[in-house]
Amino acid sequence: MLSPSQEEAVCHGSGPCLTLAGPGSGKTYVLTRRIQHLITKGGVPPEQILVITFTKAAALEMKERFIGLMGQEYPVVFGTFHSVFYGMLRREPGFRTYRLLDHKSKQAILKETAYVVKMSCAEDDLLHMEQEISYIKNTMVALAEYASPYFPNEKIIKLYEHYEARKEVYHLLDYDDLLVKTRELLYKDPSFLSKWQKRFSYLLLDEVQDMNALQFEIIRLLALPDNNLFAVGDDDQSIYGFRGARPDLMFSFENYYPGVKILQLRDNYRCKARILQASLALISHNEIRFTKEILGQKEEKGNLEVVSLADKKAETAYLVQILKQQRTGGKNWEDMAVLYRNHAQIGSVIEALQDEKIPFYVKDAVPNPYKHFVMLDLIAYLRLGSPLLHRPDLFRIMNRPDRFLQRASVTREWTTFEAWKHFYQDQPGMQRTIEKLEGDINFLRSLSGPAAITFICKRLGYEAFLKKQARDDAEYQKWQESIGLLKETAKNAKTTGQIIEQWEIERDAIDRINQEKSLDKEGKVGLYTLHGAKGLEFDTVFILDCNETILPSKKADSREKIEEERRLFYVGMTRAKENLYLLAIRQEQGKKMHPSRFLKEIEKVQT
Ligand SMILES: Nc1ncnc2c1ncn2[C@@H]1O[C@H](COP(=O)(O)OP(=O)(O)OP(=O)(O)O)[C@@H](O)[C@H]1O
Repeated sequence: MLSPSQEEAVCHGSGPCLTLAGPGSGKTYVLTRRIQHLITKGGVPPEQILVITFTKAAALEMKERFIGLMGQEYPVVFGTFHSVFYGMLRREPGFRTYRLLDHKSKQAILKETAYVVKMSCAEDDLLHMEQEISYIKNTMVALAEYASPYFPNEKIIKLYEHYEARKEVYHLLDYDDLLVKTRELLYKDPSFLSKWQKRFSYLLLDEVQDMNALQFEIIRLLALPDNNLFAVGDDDQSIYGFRGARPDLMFSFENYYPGVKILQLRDNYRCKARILQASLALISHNEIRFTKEILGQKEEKGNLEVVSLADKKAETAYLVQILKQQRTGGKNWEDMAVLYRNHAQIGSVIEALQDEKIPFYVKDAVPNPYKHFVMLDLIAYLRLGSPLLHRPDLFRIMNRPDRFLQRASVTREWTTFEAWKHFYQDQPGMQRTIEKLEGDINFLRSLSGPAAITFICKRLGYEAFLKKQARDDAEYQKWQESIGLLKETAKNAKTTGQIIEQWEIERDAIDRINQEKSLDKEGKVGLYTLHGAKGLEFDTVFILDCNETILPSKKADSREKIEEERRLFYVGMTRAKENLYLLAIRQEQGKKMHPSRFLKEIEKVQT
């Protein structure tokens, strides 16, 4: 049954309304019932109702809950900003010839552009370029005022301009362009504006705390002239600051809409008492927030455990033990979830779950560490042990470290050292370079396991090459982890061929997990990043590695960023209904690990 404040939100008439509410207070619940109310009591034609969520999964979930409530489908539009605006643009003749870039093609264009403006295209650089271009678009910051955290400003601006021009030539749009172009068109074309204003007479917006400036501007235009805008959000759950989310926009609603109705939902229906108290104790340490009263509706205490474990191995063993205990105690696998800060943390968990035959579901694709460029370079060296040399392997390693060899010198797909030397018949210096490599590769062939990898790194100068390429020590250390992982994988290999076999097994295992990721999550333990767990709830939740440098992340180097990390932790904690396990480790790869400051902040509630 709706609480009185939920009832007020659901039955709000026309005009703008902002509902502020804590976790588990029924925001999603209210949204679906408001749609029902608009159709059945307000007489609003369903096709005129637009519901915007932040992820495809949330849109689907909301639609399913709504159909469940109504017992049949209605033509209400549920979608993300991107999908809704893409639908609007596609109907415009000027945009029919444009194609939407998928991630791979976008990276290819970025690489081409980076080459033109003479910027490095290492994997991490490309990632930062993508993030920065997206940030510029979504925040609408003027290029001249943009300060890049990773690149010289003039470089990133040049890259941005070339990238945009190149896309225009090929008639391509990236995801952010869907918003940029929609905004442009709404301003430029009055008939486009009025067509969509009439089409969507009621706008409902979920998770408004994660909206950025560009999204808000488009929504304000679309909502005119009646401003039937109903938004729900929680500033404490704002976790997309790095993408330009502006939780403060929620609180400027009154400036844009004087007299807007502002409602609060105070009751938490999800978490048992100790879990809720600890979550509230945690979030009270944030200074940039609106204080709000949150009242638990569940009287049972629930179970909150903070567990310190020796290392990752002990953490994984503990996790498996509790999962099994809970299952024996009557929980279904899908009632439990394992949350983590980043994918690198779950390799050992995945292995253990596979070994123990515990079914699991991974929401996001796991980056495959066995396809990291360092790993691929090392494997390419190892493959040269065969009599015939394969061109892609040679291309990978010929100038890592720099040997001043030209790509054109490898004239065939499969070649030999002899044929390669022949290309340089008039250049004895280059012939000697190839001879030296040949000698080294022959010696490499006689080595086994980790020794072969050490040989490539030390004797062939690959490590020195990495050191020169790395932007800083942290990046070099990260690349070193890849070398460490391959050595670990190779530890029982007797020949270079066996190292390659072992590497293929590990690489394919992660690829398989990624292929399965879209499958049904019924009957499976959920593995989610903390970002990916937003909006979900489970009986039992584990948060892995509650340690300094992970949670909060080592990248959080300002008070604002620490506050965002704390909000992320808060989102994670408040996913739990009955049992919450916060696991911390004491050491990793011989390095001492300190418990997260967030654990200290909830200490009083635990005891
Ligand atoms: N009035 C109510 N009475 C009983 N249960 C309720 C009520 N309102 C919501 N709930 C239940 O509380 C839980 C949380 O609701 P919901 O998922 O809608 O919260 P939310 O505010 O969207 O949460 P979050 O922001 O943390 O994702 C759900 O299981 C929902 O069914």
